Amino acid sequence: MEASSLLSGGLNSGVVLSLIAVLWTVVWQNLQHLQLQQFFGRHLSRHARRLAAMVDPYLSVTIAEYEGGRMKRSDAYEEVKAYLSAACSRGVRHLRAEGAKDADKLVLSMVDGEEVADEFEGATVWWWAYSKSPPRADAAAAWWGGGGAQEERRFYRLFFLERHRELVLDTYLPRVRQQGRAVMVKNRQRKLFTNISTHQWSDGGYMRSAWSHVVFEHPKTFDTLAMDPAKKKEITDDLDMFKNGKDYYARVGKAWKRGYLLYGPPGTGKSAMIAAMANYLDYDIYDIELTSVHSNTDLRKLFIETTSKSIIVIEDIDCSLDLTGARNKKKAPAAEDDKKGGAAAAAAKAAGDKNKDTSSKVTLSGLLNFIDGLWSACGGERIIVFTTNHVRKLDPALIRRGRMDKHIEMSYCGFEAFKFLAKTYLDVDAHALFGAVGELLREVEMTPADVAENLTPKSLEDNPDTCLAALVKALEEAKEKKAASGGNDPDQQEDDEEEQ
Ligand SMILES: Nc1ncnc2c1ncn2[C@@H]1O[C@H](COP(=O)(O)OP(=O)(O)OP(=O)(O)O)[C@@H](O)[C@H]1O
Ligand SMILES: [Mg+2]
Repeated sequence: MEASSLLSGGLNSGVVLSLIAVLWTVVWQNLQHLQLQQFFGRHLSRHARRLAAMVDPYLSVTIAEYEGGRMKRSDAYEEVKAYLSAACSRGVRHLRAEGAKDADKLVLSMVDGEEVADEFEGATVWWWAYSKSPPRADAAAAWWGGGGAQEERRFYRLFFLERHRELVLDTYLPRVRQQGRAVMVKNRQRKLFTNISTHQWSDGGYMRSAWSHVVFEHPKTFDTLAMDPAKKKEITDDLDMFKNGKDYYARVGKAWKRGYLLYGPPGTGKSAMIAAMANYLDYDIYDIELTSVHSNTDLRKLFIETTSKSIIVIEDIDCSLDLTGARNKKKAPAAEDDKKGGAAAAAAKAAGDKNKDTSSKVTLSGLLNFIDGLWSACGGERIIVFTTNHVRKLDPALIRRGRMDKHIEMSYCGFEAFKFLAKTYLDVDAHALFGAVGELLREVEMTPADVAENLTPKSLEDNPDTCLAALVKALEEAKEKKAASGGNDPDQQEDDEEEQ
């Protein structure tokens, strides 16, 4: 009697709910243990979690792929994605796979709608991946504007019980980020990025990323780059100082970035040097094609989307930008362009107005701002490299120290560089023809690219003797050509005239 009255009246609703909670925890843990939750599928588990929330409310934290008005991809999102890659392979049914550093492996992540549980110091938390489509108006605009498919916005949402609030927010989440970063370093494939034409970005808050990329696999290293050993050492020392200079830059109050200007005739190894730098530092490369950047604002967006530990490259800067005009003179049309936005650009493109498309976009002042304005400090640990064949054409403002801190001249092949190439291409340290080559290299200018080409065996019968003989022949021909043109290098003469 007493017992029944206890049951009927004494048990209040709180106790009943607690009992349900305990029962639920036992059932859930067993389901997990038996991996049956996979069988029941994600819907059941989500409903079950909602049921549990009635007795012990759960909280959630959402981590979006893009933060800051979609200007920059969120580091936290990438770190969570990397952290979850290990958990995914255990408990998730539908996975997305990407290539990893190790050619045989894959980096896994959940497809949208999947959920995975994680344990931390006795607490269970759940990660849910989901995405949202861009609003219909934007999608339609992109469709009519020919902008192609819009990217969805992706999110991870973490659910946890209220009683684990402190544990999750103060300890678990920082741990997730830390471990995620470690996984990212392990799986990291270096990438070569190129900017997507600004015509393909859409307006509004749902833009595509401004960059597309491929895996960077250039074999050039400083070990295979022919140049004066002292000069090479100077450059590698400079790069070392930069890479390890975080404290130094903070102490002197400078943004952690360094500008290099590589100049010299075509074929002297400027692009090869950039590849060697990236391989030496283990950095990504962002190769900016300035002619497809519509305005200074777009240039800034591109810059903000670059990640730390990267080399930002603008090749042939003198061809990409009209640097001969005064800074202010160029400012007005660009500002106008900014206002007109994508529609004007699309119209210009449709009209096939090539001049407009290539010259009147980014201004020198925009570029200077990009290199050392306030925005240049975001992200840190970046190297900016400009290359040019005509250093004298560049505006001094662009290449002053602080913007382009180190100027490196890539010159014609000297005897030291030749010996290096002979060793690399033919595996010879000394040869009877070395003397003749040395003499000729003093008289005629030949780029390392041409020397390397002559030293490359062209058939199975070719050997060091034939390759060196071919080089001597090519050098003699160049010497005769030079003599015929009155001692002047015809190409150089053309350049000088053009510059004048
Ligand atoms: N110093 C060098 N050592 C080894 N190889 C070189 C060197 N310079 C050039 N080469 C080789 O010559 C070819 C052309 O070089 P690269 O593309 O780097 O020249 P560049 O200076 O960038 O020319 P451009 O001004 O036309 O862009 C590459 O295959 C490169 O490997
Ligand atoms: Mg080049």
